[in-house]
This record gives sequence, structure tokens and C-alpha cells, in this order.
Amino acid sequence: MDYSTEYKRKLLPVEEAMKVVKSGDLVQYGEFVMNSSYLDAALAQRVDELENVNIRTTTCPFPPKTVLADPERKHFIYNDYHMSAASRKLHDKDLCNYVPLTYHEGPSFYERDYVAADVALIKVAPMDKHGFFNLGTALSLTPLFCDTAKTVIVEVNENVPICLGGCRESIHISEVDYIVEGDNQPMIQLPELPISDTDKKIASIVLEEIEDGACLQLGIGAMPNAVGAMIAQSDLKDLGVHTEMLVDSFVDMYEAGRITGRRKQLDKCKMAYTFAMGTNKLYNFLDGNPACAIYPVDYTNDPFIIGRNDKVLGINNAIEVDLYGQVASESSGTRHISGTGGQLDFIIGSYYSKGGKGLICLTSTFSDKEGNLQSRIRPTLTPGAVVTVPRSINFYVVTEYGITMLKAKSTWQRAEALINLAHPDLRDELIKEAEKMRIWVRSNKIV
Ligand SMILES: CC(=O)SCCNC(=O)CCNC(=O)[C@H](O)C(C)(C)COP(=O)(O)OP(=O)(O)OC[C@H]1O[C@@H](n2cnc3c(N)ncnc32)[C@H](O)[C@@H]1OP(=O)(O)O
Ligand SMILES: CCCC(=O)O
Repeated sequence: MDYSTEYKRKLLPVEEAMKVVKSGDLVQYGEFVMNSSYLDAALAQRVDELENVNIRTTTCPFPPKTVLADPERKHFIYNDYHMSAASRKLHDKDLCNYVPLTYHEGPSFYERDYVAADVALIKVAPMDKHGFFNLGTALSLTPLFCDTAKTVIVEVNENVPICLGGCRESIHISEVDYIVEGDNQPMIQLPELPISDTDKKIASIVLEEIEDGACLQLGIGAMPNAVGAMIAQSDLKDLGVHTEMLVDSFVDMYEAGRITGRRKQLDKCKMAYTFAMGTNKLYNFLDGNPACAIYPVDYTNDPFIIGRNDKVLGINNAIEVDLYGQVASESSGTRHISGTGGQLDFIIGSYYSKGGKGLICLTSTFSDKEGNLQSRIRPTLTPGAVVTVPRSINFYVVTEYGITMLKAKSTWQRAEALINLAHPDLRDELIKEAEKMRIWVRSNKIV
């Protein structure tokens, strides 16, 4: 079948396409690096004509022009399911709302009609001969935006890599209302983060936990990248990947021969993921590569699906952990930092996995804005901090001073184990605080 007539019929100049948006609408942007700055800039041109337009995204890496054009928030109200550094800065200035999300539940928000977009603005690769536009590096919740929006507008960009997948990695022209040909901006690249000596120390402790045939999930930040770099140089065999986010270090591990996926129970020989963010090294690797399979997040992050692979090793970062074992990864006190994302999904999923381990990794200290060294292992979480992983679900905690497994430990055993992961100079203070909090049973008091 020839789709070129339909393509021409649906093709609009960007200014015309943006006229679809009305005051009071909910406009759903794409996700992660698949956000379209081209469509956003065109919508921003209409700032004075529109009122009370809600925009939703997931981890948009740039500050949208719609938001910058409206510092009083009279026209556009911006919402993010998970703060990027750019969203965090906007949130600090009251220009971005956070929408709490346990990541694998995201698609169900739309399936259950808790939220429905009026207009979806989605960046895609050029149409193939079968009439499909590939959705590129972010599947996540995007198919549900397209299913539920009253109007779907796609921006075609020739630089979007074709990400092959397990399901719904493309949208068909019959499901698209309007097509805009964009400015073919290159893919947004995230700089590789510098890896500190402490990150390397933590990574070396994590490496000890990884066996041949393990199935990896790496979170965001320098430390998971350090783990990836060390694995690439190790002699580990037949590692698998079932992750939320695919980053550059997976390419290094694959090219070094560490990843084959042969021992996976699901998606054998494929790296399963729901979004990718990194540099062109990653995007070039993904393009048309059958070794990778992108899926919606209600597959990759469903704890029961995660648990069907054996030896799942989830490696994620946190902001602080208290002596009860509660993990705060999304806020520092009342300051919102990021989001729950898939952290809880992977801690729970790794526990369901035969031989699985869910690791919360953090440096033992943090320098505050005044340059004072603060312990990230704290008696209680900073007031206002949001709990990302409850104590009953937390599994392993790692700092540069070691690793501990919390399951089946009493409250005093947990506190003792966690104090042993704190910076040695800060341990006495933690012991005193634990005593005040009466965490110890008298006979087990630390002396
Ligand atoms: C994409 C994925 O991660 S997939 C994995 C599953 N999802 C998750 O784990 C989600 C929850 N986790 C996260 O969001 C991240 O891992 C984080 C926030 C815990 C750490 O991420 P990193 O990129 O290493 O954080 P980074 O060191 O850049 O700090 C981010 C911000 O938090 C602030 N921050 C970090 N630690 C602290 C602290 N102890 N006290 C106060 N502020 C802190 C930093 O100053 C920075 O703010 P800024 O941008 O204003 O300077
Ligand atoms: C949107 C989810 C991103 C994360 O898990 O960090």
C-alpha cells in the first residue's frame, strides 16, 4: 500500500499545526530526549493567545520555550513526571510541577482515564514503507499519550534513530492526525559525567556482587557509569540487560563482549529497555540494532516481569538513607530533586528474581552549599524528605565503606550495619543519635 497521499494530506506547516491547541487543553509532550524543541518553540509563539494550557512531559532535558515565555504562568502550566536538571531549576523557581509516579504505573494513568491529553506532540523518525513512524529512544508512556490524545501531531526528524522493539515502538500514519516536517535538529546528547575516586570505590564493591549470567539494570549518574566501565574491563561472561534506561556504558560492555543475554529467561539475547539517553555513540548503536528491544515501561519496570529474569542486579543511586533503612532519592528535605522513577520497581523486581539483588548505592558524604561535609547516612531523613524506598522493601545498601543486606535484620541490626557504612569520622555522632532515638535494645547497645 502507498501511504504517500495520506502523508501529503496530513502534512501541515508548524504554525498551522499548533493552532489545534486551545485554551484549557492538556498538551502532552514527548519524553526524555524525544521532546520536540521545534514544536515547543512554535507553541510558545502563541503565548498571548492561550490561557491555562497544561503541558506534561517526562524528564525534558531542556527548559521549554513555552515556559520561558510565560514567567507568570498565566498561559502555560508545566508538569514533569521526573525532573531533569532543567526541570529541577524551573521547579526551584515555581515554574514546574512534579507529578508523583511509580514508573511502571505510568501507562495505567492513561488507560484508567485518570488523565487524558487533548493534543500529543511527538517527535518521530521518518515514515517507513509500511506507514510507520518509529518513536525513537523513548517508549516509556508515549504509546498511551498517542492512544488517548484527541489530536496526535508528529514532528518528523531524520536524526531519530530507529529503535527496534518488543511492541508499540512505532505509530502508524492512520493513528496520526497531522504531520510536521521539523528542522532535523541532531539528537540531544547528554555529557558523560566525570567519575570520582569514590564512585570507583563503590563500583568496585558492586562488581564483587556480579556473577556471570547476571541481568543488569543501571540507574542514572556517574556511579552506575563507573560500574559499567569496570564491567567492560572485567572478565564477566554472558551478562544480560533488562533495564529502564539505556546509557553509553551498555555499549562499552556489549562491545567488550561482556553482554550476550544468552542466559536471560525473557528477551533472550536482547537488551530490553524503555528509554535511552546519552551521546551519539549510544544513538548510533541503537539505530536498527536487533540486539536491543525497546518496550513501554509497564513491561520493563513491572516488578513481576523484572523478577522473571534470574540474577537481576539493580544498581541505583540515592540522596540519603536513615538508620531505619528508609531511602530518599527524590528530594533533599522539601527541595524536590528528581522523582521516584523506576527505583522502587527495580528494588521490588530484583527481590522477586532468583538470585537477584537490588542495590542502593550512595557516597557516604555530601558537601553542602557551605562546603560542610554531611553524612548521607542520617539518623532520620532530613525533615520533609520523601521516602522513595520504604524500610521494609529496602534490600542492599552500598557506600565506599562496604555493602549491607537489610532484609530480615532487626531495627538495631540495621542501624548498626548502616552506621558501619558511614564515614568513620561521623559514626560516633550517629551512634549517639541512635541511642537518643532508642533504636537499640538495651542489651545490644553499641559501646
Ligand atoms: C534514570 C534512572 O535513574 S533509572 C533508575 C531508577 N530511578 C531512580 O533511581 C530515580 C531516583 N534517583 C535519582 O533521581 C538519582 O539517581 C539521584 C537524584 C538520587 C542522583 O542522581 P545524580 O545525577 O547522581 O545526582 P546529582 O549528584 O547530579 O545531584 C542532583 C541534585 O541533587 C542535589 N543533591 C544530591 N545529593 C544531595 C544531598 N545529600 N543533599 C542535598 N542535595 C543533594 C545536587 O546538589 C543536585 O542539585 P543541583 O542540580 O541543584 O546541583
Ligand atoms: C522517569 C523515570 C526516570 C527514573 O527512573 O529515574
